[in-house]
Amino acid sequence: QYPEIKTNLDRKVKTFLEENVNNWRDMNVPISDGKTLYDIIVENNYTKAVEIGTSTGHSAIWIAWALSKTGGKLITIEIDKKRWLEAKANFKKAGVDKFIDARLADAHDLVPSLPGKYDFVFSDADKYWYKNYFVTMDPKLKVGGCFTAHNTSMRISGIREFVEYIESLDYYKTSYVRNSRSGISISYKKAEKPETN
Ligand SMILES: C[S@@+](CC[C@H](N)C(=O)[O-])C[C@H]1O[C@@H](n2cnc3c(N)ncnc32)[C@H](O)[C@@H]1O
Repeated sequence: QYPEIKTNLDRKVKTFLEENVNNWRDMNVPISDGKTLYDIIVENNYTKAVEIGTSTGHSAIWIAWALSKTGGKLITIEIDKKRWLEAKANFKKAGVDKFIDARLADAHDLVPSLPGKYDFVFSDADKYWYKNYFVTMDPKLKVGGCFTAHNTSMRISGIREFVEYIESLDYYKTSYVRNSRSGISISYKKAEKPETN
């Protein structure tokens, strides 16, 4: 599941992830989903990433590991102070802290104020706000960029509206990760939003 180990940093991150494989208890993504995010970033050479919903930092470590390859940086947002502090400690231990700007904030307020542009987004916070996060990030996402969201297999209100919305957009190409239990949507931005009359 792990990427090929080529550098000291790779060794440090992998060791941290292996040592903590059974310690993720705060709604964190499984390893396979982390690796999916890693692959998308490295394959597309993305450098400006945003994560909504850090928790204790498992997915952010995978994203930051990928950004260590591309020369990029992640802004990740968490509302819960205890989780945010734990995530920051984990980033240091994993050796990826210099690739992460971890913000303690309500993403409802912070996401609209983020200055653009970005090329990768992972949405994994409050499900009922998913569509709003997408609508807010869309103008800040570069063409060729990618908006991913977790738990899209959950047929609950919020997720349902988000999924229906992204699938209705011709200027995005959306697919779903098959090997993910929770479901991850992957939406590539093909063009800017068309002007409406
Ligand atoms: C599913 S967990 C994220 C897991 C994380 N992505 C991982 O895989 O390690 C969702 C997190 O979003 C946070 N959250 C919920 N609503 C939020 C909001 N409005 N702003 C910022 N964070 C929020 C929760 O406190 C929780 O820690």
